[in-house]
Amino acid sequence: MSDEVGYLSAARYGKDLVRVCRVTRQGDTHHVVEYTARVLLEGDIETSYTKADNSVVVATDTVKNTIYILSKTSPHVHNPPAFALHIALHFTSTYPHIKKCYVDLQMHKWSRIQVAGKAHGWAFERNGDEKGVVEACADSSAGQDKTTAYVKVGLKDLLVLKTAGSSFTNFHRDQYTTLQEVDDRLFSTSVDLKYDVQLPPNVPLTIANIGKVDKFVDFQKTYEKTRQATLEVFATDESASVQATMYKTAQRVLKESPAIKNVTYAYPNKHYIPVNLTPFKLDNGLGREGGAEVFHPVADPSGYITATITRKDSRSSKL
Ligand SMILES: O=c1[nH]c(=O)c2[nH]c(=O)[nH]c2[nH]1
Repeated sequence: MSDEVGYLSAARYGKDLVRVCRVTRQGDTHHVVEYTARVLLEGDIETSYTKADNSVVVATDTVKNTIYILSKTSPHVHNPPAFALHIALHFTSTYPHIKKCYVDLQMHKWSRIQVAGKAHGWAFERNGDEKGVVEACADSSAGQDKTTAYVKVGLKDLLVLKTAGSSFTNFHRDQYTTLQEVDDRLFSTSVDLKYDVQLPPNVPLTIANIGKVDKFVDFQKTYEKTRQATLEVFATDESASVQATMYKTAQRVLKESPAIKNVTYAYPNKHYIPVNLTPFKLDNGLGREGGAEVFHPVADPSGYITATITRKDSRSSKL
């Protein structure tokens, strides 16, 4: 009789924080992409936990090597969602007992340095903390030929600030409320967004078909349009609240990109508090049209506003 009192109800393993930078050279024009990757595997791996049976373990070191190898050999390495899908499908198609592969990529931005107004061919700068993010999963549990997948794409740590066009009034008031209404405030957040991509329904999910998947979705264009729409609505909306601006942003994103099924935003409300300068006989414009000029940026606490906005009817899209 076993004296075990617990059973293995979930198990997933792999390599995290694999950093890789890939350079592609076309004459004097070089392309660079830098990833931090996490790749986790699921499947018939139970005995590695319960019976110390390592024969079912694709070593995490092998997982790491594979990320380097695919960074060299994959035609999709410069297209993060397609590359993530390639990694995921590699593991589910190479190892019959590996049924699911979860890939998380963070992309660190390298932009070309402008020299005398011209983009340099092989010199780059890191501009800001912004990172692209991709989450992909391939699932061959129902059989290799019935492999399914999902791909989520987004960005995080994109800091934005506007100095007009933001108010916050008419909120609920009770005995716990001290916040004053403001019809003019600073609005700053760190954009965190992720959207679920609609993959083509009739294309079998194989490594050979990743090009077709990309043609259907257009990962790069969808990403650029979503990033631009997010920035434009942030800049131009007469914001009644973070919530209302977020919702408007998502409506535009879903309108512009039929391949997006839903989009999730998380906006920390990075508060900027006007400083009271009246003790120093200085007018900080408190309550005046046009607003204050000196603020105290508050690191914490911050508001934290999230929402997922889902397409009502996928039939209304091109899909
Ligand atoms: O846009 C905002 N939404 C809130 O929910 C909130 N709460 C708060 O104190 N300030 C703000 N601002």
